[in-house]
Amino acid sequence: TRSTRPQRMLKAVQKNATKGNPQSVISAIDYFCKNSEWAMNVGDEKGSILDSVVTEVNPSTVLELGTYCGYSTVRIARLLSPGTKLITLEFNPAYAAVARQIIAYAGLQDKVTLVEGSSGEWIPQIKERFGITTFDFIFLDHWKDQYLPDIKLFEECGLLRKGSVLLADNVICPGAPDYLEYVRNSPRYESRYYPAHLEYTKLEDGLEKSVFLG
Ligand SMILES: O=C(NC/C=C/[C@H]1O[C@@H](n2cnc(C(F)(F)F)c2)[C@H](O)[C@@H]1O)c1cc([N+](=O)[O-])cc(O)c1O
Ligand SMILES: [Mg+2]
Repeated sequence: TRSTRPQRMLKAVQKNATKGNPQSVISAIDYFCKNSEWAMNVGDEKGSILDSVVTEVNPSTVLELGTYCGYSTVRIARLLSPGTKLITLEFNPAYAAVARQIIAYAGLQDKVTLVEGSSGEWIPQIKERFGITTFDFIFLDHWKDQYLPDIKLFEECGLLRKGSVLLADNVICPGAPDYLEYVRNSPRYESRYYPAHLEYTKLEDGLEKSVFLG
């Protein structure tokens, strides 16, 4: 039967990247998406903004919602301090299977815990299951209608502390209008928009960085 796009992306990584070299994995995926098949990775332009925020925060605890094929997981994990791990949540088992292989190809498997399931199921369990009190950095890149309910769940579960940084992809395209309205109008967040473009296109998109004020 016909392969899936994530499987073809994995093949491109195995063919064109160097094992254990995260940058070559990132470049191989971007090349595949620019020259073969578009895919919903954060991409190189927004990815550079992601890199700069991760570097600035230098987080000890990291959560990503929406692993997909692991592109942003690799981008984040390659920048973490030694001994720091990130938790990434993925709902689709087929995507998770590809992501595990891409993360391993980059040599970053020891810095990543990939959890399969839904945010509603897992966010309330994170403290007890992973021994985490609060997150320093959260990257939201999953279903856009889930951004708002999930940030509220982070608050309810006490997973944010004064200074926790949330970075959300696609706040323009496809858009997360209810999330944007919430973080921009809530007195509990200091929010800033980073303009860019939808990955591998000229369409407008951007990232919203929101700092929890406690
Ligand atoms: O729809 C988009 N992204 C949706 C991304 C969804 C991904 O997040 C996973 N997930 C769902 N729940 C969880 C969690 F974590 F809750 F468990 C994880 C889904 O299985 C999927 O792999 C998208 C679309 C476009 N576009 O241009 O159409 C561009 C983009 O950058 C995008 O991210
Ligand atoms: Mg996205």
